Amino acid sequence: MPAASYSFDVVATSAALQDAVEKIGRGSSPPVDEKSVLNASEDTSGLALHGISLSFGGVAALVDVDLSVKPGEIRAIIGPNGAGKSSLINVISGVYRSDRGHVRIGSTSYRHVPTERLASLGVSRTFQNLALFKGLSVIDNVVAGLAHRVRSTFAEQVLGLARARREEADTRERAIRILEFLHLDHVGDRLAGTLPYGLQKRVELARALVAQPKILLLDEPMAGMTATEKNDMADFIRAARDQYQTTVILIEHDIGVVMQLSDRIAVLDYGRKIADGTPDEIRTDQRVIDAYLGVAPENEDREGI
Ligand SMILES: Nc1ncnc2c1ncn2[C@@H]1O[C@H](COP(=O)(O)OP(=O)(O)OP(=O)(O)O)[C@@H](O)[C@H]1O
Repeated sequence: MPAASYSFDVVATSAALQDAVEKIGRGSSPPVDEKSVLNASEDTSGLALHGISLSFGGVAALVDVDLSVKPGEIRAIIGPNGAGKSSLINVISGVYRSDRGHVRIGSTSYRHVPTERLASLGVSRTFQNLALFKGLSVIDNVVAGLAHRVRSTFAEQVLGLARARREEADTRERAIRILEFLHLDHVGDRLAGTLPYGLQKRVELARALVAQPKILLLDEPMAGMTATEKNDMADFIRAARDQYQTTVILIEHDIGVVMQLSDRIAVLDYGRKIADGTPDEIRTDQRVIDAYLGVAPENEDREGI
């Protein structure tokens, strides 16, 4: 198991990986807009959303959503298609700028979370559709998850100078340990794009986890998986939380898995949070049952989950 005291540095080892590093970005701390320090009385751990609203033209994707996430908690966000789940993750990760409200990460509150600084804020994420570099090896994909830690210059890397060599060795070792942790070590040298889908999803988890984030955002980590793969993934997510004390926020459509995996569940419907509680509370909540059964207002048809 990886030790908890890594320092994270990376050196690009191939032209393709260099390209990957450029795509992911190096977090050079651009200007942060509307950053504010919280009142001393406010909780400064975990993550919280306050009054988040977001619309696209006339479509209200999120309406006045509050959410608190405790450190080390596995927090699921569920709801029917179009309920606003991905929008919420995208607001937390700075992909979308909310119209109103703010996001608190640790002790700092943002009107718009600075995407470029996500890694340094200790936030990693995976995407609904696989976002791997399919032409890179599995291990290079995982190494790319540490791109923001690069210290050596490109010249140092090309010339193979001592600092660059140390960084490369250090980074590879961390990636190998994460691969072992997620039982992916046997495919480390394979091209990511050649792996079965379920394993590719796990590689994405490895890339997000290698930086040992404080907050891990998982957008449908089990989509398209078989029942066995889902159970495996649930076990790995739980193990990652236990091993690294990571706070996990996930969107998942498989309610059975969500009920078993989550500490608390928030339910969205038409952009509004309609319920929030433990799996047992959510299971018996009439508004949730109605939303899942497709009891839509104004005779609107909608696909259930
Ligand atoms: N970039 C966008 N441009 C326009 N409308 C958008 C955009 N992103 C989301 N929406 C709209 O916002 C609403 C919420 O979408 P969102 O993808 O957040 O829901 P979801 O709960 O994640 O759905 P699903 O389970 O189908 O992925 C939908 O009506 C959707 O069409």
